[in-house]
Amino acid sequence: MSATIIDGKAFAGTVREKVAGHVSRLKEEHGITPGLAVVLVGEDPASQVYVRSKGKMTVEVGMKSVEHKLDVETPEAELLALIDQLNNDPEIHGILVQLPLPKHLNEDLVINSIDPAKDVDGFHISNVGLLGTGQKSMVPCTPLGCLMMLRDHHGSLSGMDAVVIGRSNIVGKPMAQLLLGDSCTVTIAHSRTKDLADVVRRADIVVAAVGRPEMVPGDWIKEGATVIDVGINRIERDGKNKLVGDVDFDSCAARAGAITPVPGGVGPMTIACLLANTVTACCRANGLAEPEGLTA
Ligand SMILES: Nc1nc2c(c(=O)[nH]1)N[C@@H](CN(C=O)c1ccc(C(=O)N[C@@H](CCC(=O)O)C(=O)O)cc1)CN2
Repeated sequence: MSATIIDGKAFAGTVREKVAGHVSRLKEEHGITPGLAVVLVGEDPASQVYVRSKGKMTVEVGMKSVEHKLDVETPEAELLALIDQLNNDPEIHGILVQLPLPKHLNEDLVINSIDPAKDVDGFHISNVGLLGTGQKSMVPCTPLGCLMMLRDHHGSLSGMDAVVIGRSNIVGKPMAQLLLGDSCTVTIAHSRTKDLADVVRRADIVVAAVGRPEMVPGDWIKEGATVIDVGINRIERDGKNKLVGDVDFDSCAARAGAITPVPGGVGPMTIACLLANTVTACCRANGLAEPEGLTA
C-alpha cells in the first residue's frame, strides 16, 4: 500500500482563507476586528520563530496582532499583571502565552490566569473541563488541527479504533477527548503501556505525540490505517540537521492508508487553528454566530 500524504500545509492554507473570510465579514457587517495577543517570555529560538509566524499570519488574515516580548527573568507578578491587562482589553479576543515558559514561572498558574473566554490555546482548566464533558469550549490548536484533517480525510470517524500515543495535557489528552467526541473507541498509550506494538496494530487511527524521534516503526501500523504524526524533533543525520516526526515516515507510509509528513503536516495546522480559535472567541464575545467548520 502506498499512503495518501495528508498535506497539512495546504489544508492550513484553506483554513486561513476561511478565517480571513470571517474576519472581513466581522469588519464589514459589525465593525469588529478580532485581536490576538501573544506573550513570549525569554528567547527560546524555536519559540521566537513560532511567535513571529503567529504574528505574521494574524495580520495576513486581517486581524489585529499584539506581541509582548518579555525578558527571560521577568517576575511572575509582572507576567500576571500583563495577562490581567489583556483580559480587560476589549480589543483583545484571544490571549496566548507561548510555551515552554522559563523554569521560575508556574505554568499552571499563568495559564489559569487567562480569561477562559480569551484562552485561544484551550489550556485553561475551565476549557479542559468543558471539553472533557463534551461542552462548548476553546479547543487546543494542535489536536483541533489533527481532528480537522481526520474529518476531511474520512468524513465520519464513528466506530473507528484510535490510539493516541502520548498523554500530555496539550496534545494527548485533548486529542483523545476529541476522538471520543467523534465516537471513536479510544486508547491512550504511554511510556508504561504494555505491548505497545500490539496496541498500535489494532488501530484504524494512530496519533503519535510522544516527542521521541521516529519511535513508531512501520510494522506497528495496521494495513490502511491513518497515521497522524504530531512530533517535531530536530536530529542530526549524516552530518546534517533534520526535522523528523515521532513515526518512521518511510516504513509507516508503506503500510498506512494515509499519513501526515513532518514538516508540512500537523505543525502548520497549529497556527491555522489558533487563528480559527481567535475568530471563534471574538464571535462568542460579541454574541454572534460562530464560524462553521472552524471548531470541534
Ligand atoms: N502556547 C503554546 N505553546 C506551544 C504550542 C501551542 O500550541 N501553544 N505548540 C508548540 C509550538 N507551536 C506553536 O506554538 C508550533 C509548532 C510547530 C509549528 C510548525 O508549523 N512546524 C513546522 C516546522 C517548523 C520548523 O521548521 O521548525 C511543520 O511541522 O511543518 C507551528 C507551531 C509548542 N508551544
